[in-house]
Amino acid sequence: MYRIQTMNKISPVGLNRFPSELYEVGDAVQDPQGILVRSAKLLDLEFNPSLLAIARAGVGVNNIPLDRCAAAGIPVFSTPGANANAVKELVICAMLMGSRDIPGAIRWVREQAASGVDVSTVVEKGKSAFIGPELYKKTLGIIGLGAIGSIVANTAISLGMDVYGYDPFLSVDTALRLDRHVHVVKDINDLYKRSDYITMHIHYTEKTAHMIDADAIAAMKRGVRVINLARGEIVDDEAMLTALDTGMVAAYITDFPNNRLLTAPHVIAMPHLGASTPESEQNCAAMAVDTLRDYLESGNIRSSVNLPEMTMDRSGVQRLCVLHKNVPGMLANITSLFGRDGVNVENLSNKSRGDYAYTMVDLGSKVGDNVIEDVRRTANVIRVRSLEW
Ligand SMILES: NC(=O)c1ccc[n+]([C@@H]2O[C@H](COP(=O)([O-])OP(=O)(O)OC[C@H]3O[C@@H](n4cnc5c(N)ncnc54)[C@H](O)[C@@H]3O)[C@@H](O)[C@H]2O)c1
Ligand SMILES: O=C(O)[C@H](O)COP(=O)(O)O
Repeated sequence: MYRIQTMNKISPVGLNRFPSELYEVGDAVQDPQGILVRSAKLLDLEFNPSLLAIARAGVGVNNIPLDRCAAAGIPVFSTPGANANAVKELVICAMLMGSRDIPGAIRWVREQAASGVDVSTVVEKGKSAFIGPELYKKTLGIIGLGAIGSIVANTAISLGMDVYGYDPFLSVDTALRLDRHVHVVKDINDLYKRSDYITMHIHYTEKTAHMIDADAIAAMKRGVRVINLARGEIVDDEAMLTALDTGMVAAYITDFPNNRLLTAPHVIAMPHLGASTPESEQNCAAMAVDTLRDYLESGNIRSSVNLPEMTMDRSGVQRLCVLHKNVPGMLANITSLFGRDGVNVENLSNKSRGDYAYTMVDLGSKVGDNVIEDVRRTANVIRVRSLEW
């Protein structure tokens, strides 16, 4: 039985993909081999020795200690693209809310009724306070043209917006998916100076922390509306509050509220709702469970954010999965141990990513436990697993 601990509420559509005869799943499971998580913070998690993998049902992985996991031979999986449509729809909503202060307008109507006024008698006079621009023919700047940014771009084009995108690491696949009317710029300042709306769709890392700071805001068009459904830490809150105060930024619509931000009137804050649709939760859960199972049962690494990707069809009778440091000679060191035992290698794959590498070896006959122990003791080997079929 594999033990899987859930650290957040995970859609049953995903959880039902664990066969009950093979998996024990729940939030109280002890010493898990697999962890399923959404945004729960695992940065200080002490790994129990049996922990083999962590699957993030979602895409932001700043809540997981990726380097520490890699060093311990624990792949971390995410679910690329699985919640992109949910976020895209909320970005469109955010632009509309920020343009016409829809939350303020709704609040005002309720306040009238609550104060005893007959609402129907005041709406026509009161509505002028909520006039705001249309999206049509306005310019949208998108920072990050990945799974979310690219579909926000295409949707904004279909709404009649002029779209500028910035992504220094744009993949060929994404570039091909982009509407040909999207202007991809090499200098982010080209986007800043033109955009009436700016939305960011990048991961939060050391490099993107406070990317939207006072200098970035100073390069923007006065009255810009900024949308942040990526991560709060990408924006320097103090710089944003100053810009809201001076009118440099007309509205800041964020999925990452804090009490300081909520002191400003032109902040529209949501409780991290980007991926909170049944469709997205189901997609993410299903993908996370599938990748976790594939690793636990077959050793395949798919959608990993910290270790090399590798899948291999099953062959032979036994598979050794060896996570090791990315240093010369490892393959020879490992395979020589099988030859010594007279075991034939049916298939083999080796890939590296940064400081780490992964070798999967399918064997024609079973090797003795002493050989597996020798592999485990080989210098620079981090973790060895043996799977049999
Ligand atoms: N609010 C929510 O509920 C919610 C939901 C999903 C994702 N997110 C956030 O959105 C982020 C992006 O998700 P995604 O699925 O689009 O990821 P993705 O990996 O598909 O896209 C990220 C893109 O950012 C680009 N990029 C990296 N550094 C950049 C930089 N300095 N400037 C411009 N572009 C840069 C990458 O090349 C990539 O194309 C996630 O990391 C997460 O933090 C939030
Ligand atoms: O990074 C993500 O995938 C989103 O922020 C969604 O997070 P959640 O799964 O906690 O809603």
